Amino acid sequence: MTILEKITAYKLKEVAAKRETIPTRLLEKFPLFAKETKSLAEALRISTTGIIAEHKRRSPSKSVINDKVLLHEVVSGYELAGAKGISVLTDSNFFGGSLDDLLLAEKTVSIPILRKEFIVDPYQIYEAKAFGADTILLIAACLSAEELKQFSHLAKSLRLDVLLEVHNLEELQKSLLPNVDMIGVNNRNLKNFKVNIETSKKLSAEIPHDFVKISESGISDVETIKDLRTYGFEGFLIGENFMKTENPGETAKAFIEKLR
Ligand SMILES: O=P(O)(O)OC[C@@H](O)[C@@H](O)c1c[nH]c2ccccc12
Repeated sequence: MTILEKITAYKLKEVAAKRETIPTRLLEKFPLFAKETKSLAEALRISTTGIIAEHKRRSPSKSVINDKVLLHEVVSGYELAGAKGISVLTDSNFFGGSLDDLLLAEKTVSIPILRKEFIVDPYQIYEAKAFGADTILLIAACLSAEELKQFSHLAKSLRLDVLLEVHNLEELQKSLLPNVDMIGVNNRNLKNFKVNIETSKKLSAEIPHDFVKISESGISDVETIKDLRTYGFEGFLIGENFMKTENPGETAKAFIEKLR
């Protein structure tokens, strides 16, 4: 079983249990459900830097990245640094995150927030909205073409932006859907965790211009970003490179300054 299969199986069970505690119709009554969302895609289109900074305590590939810093300090630091969006891991079992992290991030910053989660059920899209997300992630490797279509449609009907993550051409081909705002190329292979920036470059030409192109994972220097821009990328998702330092906000600030 690959790690991705393990995570999806776990998620399906997790969702079934959660639905028992808080049914969807209750999620719809959460105050944040009525919040006006902010578009990450729009923010990236008009940005000259395009950094989406991620809060990530740990990961299956690297175990602990940073469990000492406080979420509100990290995300407010990111916002001050000039990030155009914040990504918050909400999975607890593999990444040490939670929906409380999402809530707290929503309270702390005013830039768009991405719920970083392995979405396998529409319930998690309602949950994202109820806990303050502006954007959701859909991972092509976890979902069928039909699910991608249904889930992206649901997200848009809730006024959430959709970032669809792909890792190869086959996944990309099933992802070019009308309700998708952004296509993210994950440079990390979720099956073996190997990172290769060439993945973004190779797939870039196959992504139509109406999608905002985002390069995800393994980005640790500004030169890489300058290079990726020539391939049409407008968004860059960075986690570990910031989170592994003592002060992720300060690290992001120095990084973004070099991009201006
Ligand atoms: O920490 P990195 O290498 O900068 O990567 C960030 C982000 O791209 C990565 O966390 C990620 C990309 N896709 C995901 C899907 C689920 C969980 C995590 C991810």
